[in-house]
Amino acid sequence: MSENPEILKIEKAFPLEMGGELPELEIAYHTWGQLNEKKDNVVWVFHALTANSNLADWWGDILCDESALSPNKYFIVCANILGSPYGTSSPLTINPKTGERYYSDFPMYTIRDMVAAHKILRDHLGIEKIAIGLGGSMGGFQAYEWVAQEPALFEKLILVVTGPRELPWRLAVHASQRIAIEADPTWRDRDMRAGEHGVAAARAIGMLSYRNHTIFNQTQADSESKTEGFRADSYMRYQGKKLIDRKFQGYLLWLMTKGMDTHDIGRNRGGVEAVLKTIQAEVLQISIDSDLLFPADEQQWISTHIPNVTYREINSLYGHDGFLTEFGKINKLMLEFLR
Ligand SMILES: CC(=O)SCCNC(=O)CCNC(=O)[C@H](O)C(C)(C)COP(=O)(O)OP(=O)(O)OC[C@H]1O[C@@H](n2cnc3c(N)ncnc32)[C@H](O)[C@@H]1OP(=O)(O)O
Ligand SMILES: N[C@@H](CCO)C(=O)O
Repeated sequence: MSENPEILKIEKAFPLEMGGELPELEIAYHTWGQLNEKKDNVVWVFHALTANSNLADWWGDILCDESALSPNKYFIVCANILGSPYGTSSPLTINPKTGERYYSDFPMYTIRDMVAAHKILRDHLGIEKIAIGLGGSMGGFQAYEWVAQEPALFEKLILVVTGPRELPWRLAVHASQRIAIEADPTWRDRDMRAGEHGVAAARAIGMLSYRNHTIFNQTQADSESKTEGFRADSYMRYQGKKLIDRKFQGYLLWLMTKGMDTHDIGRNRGGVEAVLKTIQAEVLQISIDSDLLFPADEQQWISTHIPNVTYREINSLYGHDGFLTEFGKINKLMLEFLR
């Protein structure tokens, strides 16, 4: 990370939806811009699976003057998610009860627990209303969950290739990733590199759902006929190495996929459709034509259940990862939406 996050430390027990508890909670976060007097210029950005609270690392253009959400105008908040290795409490955090890292003692958490942590940060920052919530992929899960709990909190929501609940295809991707991690006998070991072979395989499985045929033809084609040493092979292996180097330890990634599986804003609330209808925010919903993980037909179905929604589709060769690589196109839609 290029710039250290602020750390909010809550020295009391943080109860978790599935019955566990953390004796204390740390929340890593970044802010940009100034909260105005009326406190009506808050933008809350929710990051996805492997990003962090520093937008400059993964959506840097959002901080530019040309951005629809420039910090010249808005007070931007981004918090690292619970369970991630980038500063918020996770399996890599020191357990105050033992003086050692939690590792596989870290309890099961859900998207609802991530939102509970966001609410603590919201209160700490003195925020009452959020002008714009923005999230792609798992970032959008947090936005959907928060608006399900507080339908009037956001004035506007920008939801990019995401959804109100997990569906069988994504559950299958996560299950496959866990099968890969569990096949590494070290995955629950108490050290930083536990399960690294499993993590490498799990990242490769993930990449198959984040990208597609077209982008691999474009970026990973070999310039000559070969029998081994294919570019696509070394690319997939390198992606696994990168994730391991970013401290995505075996148990940590395994648990993160479990947390994502629980995402369902309709659970114990009368179902997804009923909850979507309660959203009071004006919503911009963006889909990507080549996304295999959150396909456009699912995105269209969701939009038919949100009362005040603008549905837009962008074109990208990148598939699901287009939400990270196509900021220019997303920014254009955001500018139109906010005009
Ligand atoms: C501190 C942080 O890292 S914060 C996290 C920031 N990232 C995120 O939030 C999301 C995770 N990142 C991603 O999903 C991707 O990086 C994206 C979508 C943002 C960008 O995708 P891409 O432009 O395809 O870049 P991607 O990282 O997948 O691959 C490029 C890397 O693969 C390498 N590479 C490309 N082809 C090959 C190949 N055939 N063999 C081996 N390596 C290859 C490149 O040299 C480059 O290496 P580098 O990252 O060390 O510079
Ligand atoms: N490339 C994304 C995929 C999940 O949205 C990530 O690594 O976070």
